[in-house]
Amino acid sequence: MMHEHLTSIYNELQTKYSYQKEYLQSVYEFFESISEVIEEDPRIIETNIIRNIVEPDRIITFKVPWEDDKGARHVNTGYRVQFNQALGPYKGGIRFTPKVNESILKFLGFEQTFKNSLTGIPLGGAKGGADFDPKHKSDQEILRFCRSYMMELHKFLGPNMDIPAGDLGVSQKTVGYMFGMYKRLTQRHEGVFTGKGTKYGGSLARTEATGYGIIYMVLAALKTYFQTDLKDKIVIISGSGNVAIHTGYKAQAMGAKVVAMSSIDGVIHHETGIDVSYLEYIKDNNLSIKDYTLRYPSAIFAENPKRIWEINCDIALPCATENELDLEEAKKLVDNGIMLLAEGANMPTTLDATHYFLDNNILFIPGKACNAGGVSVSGLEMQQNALHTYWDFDTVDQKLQTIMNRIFEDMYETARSYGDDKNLVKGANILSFKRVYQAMLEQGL
Ligand SMILES: NC(=O)C1=CN([C@@H]2O[C@H](COP(=O)(O)OP(=O)(O)OC[C@H]3O[C@@H](n4cnc5c(N)ncnc54)[C@H](OP(=O)(O)O)[C@@H]3O)[C@@H](O)[C@H]2O)C=CC1
Ligand SMILES: O=C(O)CCC(=O)C(=O)O
Repeated sequence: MMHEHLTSIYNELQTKYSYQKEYLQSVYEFFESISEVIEEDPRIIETNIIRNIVEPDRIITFKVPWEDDKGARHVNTGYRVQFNQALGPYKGGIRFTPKVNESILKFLGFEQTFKNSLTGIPLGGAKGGADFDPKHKSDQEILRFCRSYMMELHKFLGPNMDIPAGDLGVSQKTVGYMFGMYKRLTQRHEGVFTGKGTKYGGSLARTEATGYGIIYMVLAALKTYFQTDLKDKIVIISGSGNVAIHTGYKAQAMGAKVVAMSSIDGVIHHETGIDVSYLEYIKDNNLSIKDYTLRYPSAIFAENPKRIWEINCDIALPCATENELDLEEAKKLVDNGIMLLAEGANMPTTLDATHYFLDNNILFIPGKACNAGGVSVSGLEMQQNALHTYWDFDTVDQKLQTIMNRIFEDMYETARSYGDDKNLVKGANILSFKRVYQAMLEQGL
């Protein structure tokens, strides 16, 4: 049962932001976990700190005019949601997709605040983006868009203020365009973006970090709960972007058989094992995932990406986008005997699907812990930039493994200490909530 203090705050948010579906969903999921903490500390109600925590510090909105290759003028909406600064400077990715709106960026900024606190690196939480679709745009169009976006956003960034990175639709190349414009506008080369190219300040292993981190955490969970590893496990991974591709590579390196991956265009089911490098080639060359079957005729293509959840597997890794896996699909996965689901994307599982997994005793690793490897290596990139140095790939990878194992241990111990050692959603939410609210109270925020 949700604590009445939380219910009352949630009702207020629901009235005020009734149209912000994703934001309300992320707050509700969080509130479901933290009722017990409220009874432990009278300051929580006295200071009304939770009402404070669910509201972003500020939302910056601006227009982004740009010109396409034919000279036609367009205007998109740009955003940066600076959510919470209690633990460090604002930190979080930038997303370019037509679906971007305030609700999506508020949910992502909220998640990011708690995710970043789990890393143990002093980072606040933020998220930004624009309702711009980089697909089928030329390089020059993307460059012009990034310049216009930065024209406004640069005023609000700084290595000790707000440090963006990439996210959906924003690759290392796009980060480079934004960072380049930041330098032209400010005359400063400083660690103000992460996920930069490695020739001009980017960290080795940042590209791989989110995917590798997911697998490090899955390995820690398999060891703790099932005394096993990934060898010969059947794995499905939704998406075929940055996160999915590197999750796929690492899963295979650890002995798993990845039998399906997807994109907006559909699903590839390849029973003998997906050729991840070929999928990466398809992505890099803007081809359709369907083309995979031209090289591998024994693979099956299905047009609806949701068909991936019908495929038999031991482990499911949703690594594409929010709410991509709903209750009906959760039922199929459970009926097919899944043992573990780990969220690679941010909130890929709907609330009722998450409940279904937990109620059916399926080990469920929440995204804010599982995909924290990306922002962790972003934190390591900031450290390298501040020291004006580079670390080699293995050094960064080793630090990433240490961070992911520590996040898992802390989350597991928290869940255990609250009497529910299999509920990692509760473990992650309680642990991260405590870190953020206590820091806010100590600073009088
Ligand atoms: N990049 C990072 O470091 C981090 C990313 N994340 C999260 O991980 C997720 C993926 O991000 P990232 O890999 O960087 O993004 P990318 O843009 O690199 O890739 C996204 C992939 O998801 C696919 N996709 C999008 N919507 C759907 C859908 N409805 N069904 C199936 N596939 C879909 C895209 O297909 P198509 O190619 O057809 O568009 C693409 O293959 C996001 O939720 C992001 O917020 C979380 C932590 C860090
Ligand atoms: O590396 C970062 O700053 C943020 C990565 C990100 O957007 C995320 O964790 O969802």
